Amino acid sequence: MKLQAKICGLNTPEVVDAAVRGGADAIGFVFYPPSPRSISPETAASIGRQTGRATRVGLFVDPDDGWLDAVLTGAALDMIQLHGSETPQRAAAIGSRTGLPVMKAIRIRGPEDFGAVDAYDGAADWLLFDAKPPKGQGHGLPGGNGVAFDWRLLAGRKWNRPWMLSGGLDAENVAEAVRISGAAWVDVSSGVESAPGTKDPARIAKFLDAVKSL
Ligand SMILES: O=C(O)c1ccccc1N[C@@H]1O[C@H](COP(=O)(O)O)[C@@H](O)[C@H]1O
Repeated sequence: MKLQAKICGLNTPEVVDAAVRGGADAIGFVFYPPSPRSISPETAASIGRQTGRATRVGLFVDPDDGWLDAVLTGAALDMIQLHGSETPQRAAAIGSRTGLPVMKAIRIRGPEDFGAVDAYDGAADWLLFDAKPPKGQGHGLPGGNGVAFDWRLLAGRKWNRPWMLSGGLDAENVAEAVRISGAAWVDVSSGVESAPGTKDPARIAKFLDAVKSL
């Protein structure tokens, strides 16, 4: 199967258009107010009408039911991404409540961080491997920090659920990241920005060209 790409943190009609034109397979909307990429359900409803065949993914960090309901009442989503400290039980409960597939992000720094994965490989529908930023790096967010981990840690590992690779990807390193990790899906945010929260249509196009050439 061809490599698939999710572009996360889209927040204006122009950058959604760039992602759709470039052939993005999934588009992420951030519903986490501390993030510079966070948008309201109203904005997501509006720009979510331009996404074509791309899967619309809503990114949440330890959401309560009230916030999930508020977002889903306002905006149409196809998948939920959980990027906080949600337990396997909470991830499964969110899947039942929303009726949507759930992707659980697991933050990796070393081999010991894979110990938690099996518990989610069933409670969630998808897994997402992101970097746990080394201390002193990153913006204090639980993701979207533009920090990579050692992709060799993923090589040869198998799970029941499909999975995505994220963390510090960009047009220059995505081929190497996929070659080493064996990822079939990649997810990017910072690597297609000119500043945190400001997506760059040219960088989106370049990233998607790199992905689609593999
Ligand atoms: O993008 C954000 O602002 C964000 C906030 C909170 C949790 C996760 C977030 N983004 C996700 O982080 C990874 C890695 O992003 P990057 O390419 O290293 O910037 C990615 O899965 C985003 O969906």
